[in-house]
Amino acid sequence: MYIYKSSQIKEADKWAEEQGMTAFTLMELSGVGLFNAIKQDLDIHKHHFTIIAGKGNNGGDGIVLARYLQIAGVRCTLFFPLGLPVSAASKAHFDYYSSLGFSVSTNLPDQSGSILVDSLLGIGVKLPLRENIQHVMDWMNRQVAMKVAIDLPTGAASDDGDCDKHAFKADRTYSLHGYKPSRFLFPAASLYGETKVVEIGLPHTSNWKVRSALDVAKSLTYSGRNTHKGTFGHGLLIAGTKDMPGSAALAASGAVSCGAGKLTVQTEKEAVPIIASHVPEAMYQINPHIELDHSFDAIAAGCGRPSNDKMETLIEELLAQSKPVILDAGALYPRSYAKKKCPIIVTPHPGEFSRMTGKEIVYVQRTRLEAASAYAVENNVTVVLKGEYTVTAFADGSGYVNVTGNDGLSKGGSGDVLTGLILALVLRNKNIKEAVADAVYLHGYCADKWKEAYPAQTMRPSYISQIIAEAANEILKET
Ligand SMILES: NC(=O)C1=CN([C@@H]2O[C@H](COP(=O)(O)OP(=O)(O)OC[C@H]3O[C@@H](n4cnc5c(N)ncnc54)[C@H](O)[C@@H]3O)[C@@H](O)[C@H]2O)[C@H](O)CC1
Ligand SMILES: [K+]
Repeated sequence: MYIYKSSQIKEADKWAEEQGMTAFTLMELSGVGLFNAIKQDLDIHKHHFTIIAGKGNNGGDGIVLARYLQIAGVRCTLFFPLGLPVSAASKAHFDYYSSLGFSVSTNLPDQSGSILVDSLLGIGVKLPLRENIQHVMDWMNRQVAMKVAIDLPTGAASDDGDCDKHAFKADRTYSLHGYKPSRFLFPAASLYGETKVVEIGLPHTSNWKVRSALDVAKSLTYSGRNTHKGTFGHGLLIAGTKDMPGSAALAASGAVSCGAGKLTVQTEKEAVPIIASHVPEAMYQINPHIELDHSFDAIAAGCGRPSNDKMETLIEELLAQSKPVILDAGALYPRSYAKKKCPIIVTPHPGEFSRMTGKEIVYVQRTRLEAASAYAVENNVTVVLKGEYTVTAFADGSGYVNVTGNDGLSKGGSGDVLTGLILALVLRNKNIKEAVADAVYLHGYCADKWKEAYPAQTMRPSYISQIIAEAANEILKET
């Protein structure tokens, strides 16, 4: 499923219009798409729909939906509390609706029918909401009804996580043509409820997508014949100290459980027996340097490591060699990647990303897609910005939003395991973009498997590696 900013939707509409697909027709397709999606999800004849429409095109979608409901014999009333439509396409649909003898009102009813549809504002919203809309939203939020938003909940921004405090709190949202970025950005994301995308017949042009099980299955099925441990790559993990051996153990377990052919852990001497007791598959290296002619196929660095001069020296050596490098935790610091010779993947949480970019955490969180993408393009790296709806942004401007995972992952050590998973999949898959996005998906999916059976807070990062096998099976079954 694709993700579109408001400017991209406007461009798509403009392009369609130039090809002869009028705004009136697109509105018709939106309305009929909404009707079919709602009919599939709900027993519409058991309900009474109250549709609250605005003066723009989002309101127009509500008018078309109302017409299809009326024609199907479903109880439906249409209200324009802000006044009658002003946009040309909406006006034309309003006239057609009225010509069929269906009535409308400009006053709000005493109470809503069992389904309340928010068709007030869509991607044309400018925050904050005007006072007259705030009153309407307060009335809508007070109603006892199933609350359905068209395109996006009124009062949520489209492209960032901003929202008005009177915004509509939807139980479900039907987004047209694609998700809007705010679906994945807080606080706006919490207004959407369950969200479905309604296709309206426009071709897809966005290079931002939600990663799906279908995409990930490809990575999981690759095996081959006549293979040996070298086939699936030799990874180097630079992680852990004598005080923090656990991070290295978690990352190393993640890597070997996810298919790394061979793994060497570069760590402090005292940490070796502790890590080895958890990961007997790994080999160890104490010398804290990387030779230019090393034999590793990919390198991950930083888990359980402080960011200090020793780390910076190592990173300089890493940037001079040519194999893919994954930088996490102690390896994440503001630096230029301009002179690098290798593919780089950085995996910051919002605090680390704020440290790397000098941007406030609040800003980073509200603009995660944009902020990660800008950094990825500027520095020619892949960014995995962790958190709910992890964002993976690539140097070519494309990216993925991840929808697996839950609060069970909000624990020290989860990120270390993710680094191990990314290392393993980068070793196995020549396509680094796929490898990184799949590791993020799988990591979250394991947590979701745990939460299906047990309370999320009982999840431990170390369990992820144990769940991978079952999670991989489930993903393959889903596709
Ligand atoms: N390709 C598609 O996905 C299509 C989607 N459609 C729908 O069209 C809307 C966008 O329509 P637009 O007319 O551009 O904007 P809105 O309906 O969101 O509203 C604009 C309207 O609202 C006023 N306004 C904005 N902010 C505020 C505010 N804070 N307070 C008060 N009033 C405000 C603004 O001045 C305008 O008058 C999209 O979301 C879909 O639902 C098309 O139907 C088909 C193609
Ligand atoms: K809306």
